[in-house]
Amino acid sequence: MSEYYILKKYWIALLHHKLCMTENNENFKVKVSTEIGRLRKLLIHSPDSGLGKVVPSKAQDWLFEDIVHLDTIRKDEYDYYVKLLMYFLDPAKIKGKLAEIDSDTSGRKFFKPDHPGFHGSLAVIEIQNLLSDILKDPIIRKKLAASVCAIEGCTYKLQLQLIETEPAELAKIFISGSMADDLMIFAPIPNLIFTRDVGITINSHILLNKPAKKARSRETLLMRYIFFNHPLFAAYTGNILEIPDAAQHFLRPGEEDEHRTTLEGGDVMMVSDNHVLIGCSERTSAYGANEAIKLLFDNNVVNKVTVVKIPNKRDFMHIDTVFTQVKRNVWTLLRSISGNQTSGPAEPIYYLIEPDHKDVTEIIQFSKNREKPVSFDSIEALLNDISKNELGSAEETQFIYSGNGAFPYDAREQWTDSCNLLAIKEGVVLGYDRNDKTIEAFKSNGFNVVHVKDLIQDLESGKASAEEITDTLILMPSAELSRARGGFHCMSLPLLRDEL
Ligand SMILES: NC(=O)NCCC[C@H](N)C(=O)O
Repeated sequence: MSEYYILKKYWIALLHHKLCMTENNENFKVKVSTEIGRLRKLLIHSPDSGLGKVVPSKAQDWLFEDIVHLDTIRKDEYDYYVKLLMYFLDPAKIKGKLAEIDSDTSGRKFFKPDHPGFHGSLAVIEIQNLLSDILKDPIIRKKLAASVCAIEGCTYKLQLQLIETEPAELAKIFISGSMADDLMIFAPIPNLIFTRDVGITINSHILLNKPAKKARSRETLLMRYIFFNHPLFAAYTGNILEIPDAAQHFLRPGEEDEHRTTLEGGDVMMVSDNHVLIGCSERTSAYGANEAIKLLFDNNVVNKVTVVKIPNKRDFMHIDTVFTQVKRNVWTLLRSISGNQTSGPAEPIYYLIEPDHKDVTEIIQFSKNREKPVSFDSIEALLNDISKNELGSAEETQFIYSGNGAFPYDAREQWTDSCNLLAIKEGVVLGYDRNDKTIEAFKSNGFNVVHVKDLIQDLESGKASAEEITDTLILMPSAELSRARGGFHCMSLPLLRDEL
């Protein structure tokens, strides 16, 4: 066959493939305008073999606090997250099948993205499969292999070998960093489980991140290709927002972090349909926030953006590590970053030394139609304003503090993500089972507390239902997951939530 015919055959097949996928996904909707409306669709990534390759000498560079035990993090921890999400978002996949899914003979196939028995939910969507889908297109495979090899410094021969690799296998390699025979060809990207950080849905737009840490740059590249090329997002390609580097950035001498334009998803919160919070933190620079605000205003995505500047520390890498929303009038947060200087008499030292500017929380609100920004004295004041004036709460705003607001439990439990909760519906949140004092604080604020293992049994038996459950903190096993330094807010990229 002549080259012309081979090429023609290939294009027809490709077009057909694209059309089939697009037709199936015509009704796929992307819309998030709240942090707490009933969750309907999200992107996740289950711990892949790359997590089992983190070595102690690299753990810090790869942004893990420790090495993790792969089997435990999967079977005893993350799988419960997937099961719980299924009961709430895609019950037909799990209800009545739990015993089979959990049986020893099933070999966890329900949870393995590359297994024919994988759940394949279009509500609880696994990133690895989206990646494998787009890699079926030979042009994308070629481009992405070249890009990955460029950022990872691979040889040209390896690049050619990757291009020839079967798509599902290649997706695994791009994520885990290792070939099928276990040979490591580049570093893993163990932080891909924290899908929140790679992109954020803001109304019907998707804001892509610009990571501060090199360890997270391959994640960004893969997500960029997925959002721009996967047929699921075909109707939204015009709504993808990318943060450019400011021209001055290239001209500045040195490599100071504060002049970089960086933004990670954990620093972005969609609190009401017209209002986004952006954190300035260890990961999101003031320049990153500046570019994001311009994009959001210029594209008429929202009219209001509040920048919450928190201390630049590893402990508080994103704003969602220090506060998240539970109900329209309930928030959980770390008291020490509140910024509130008026809650009690300040000690003399407060007047004797200048506070270190980097340790001060500042809150600055920008409105599209207002020339000058306004500021808030404390995080509580801002959150109260959102609860009352934007979400229409008639009740008093409640703040549930990490560690019940008591030193040293506040800091200890914030470190293990007491403030990083994921609302699966208003008032029903997922958090780690290890944060005892915070759990007590939830109880004393009128919340039920239930362990995920018990809840799953009740959801399966019909004793509990996703529709009826209210005001509940669901405790998730956390011994291994918390070593990766993120909670369930970080482990979720919501694509669709009901409006409040
Ligand atoms: N939104 C979040 O706070 N994500 C947690 C990211 C944890 C990850 N090990 C990191 O350091 O980037």
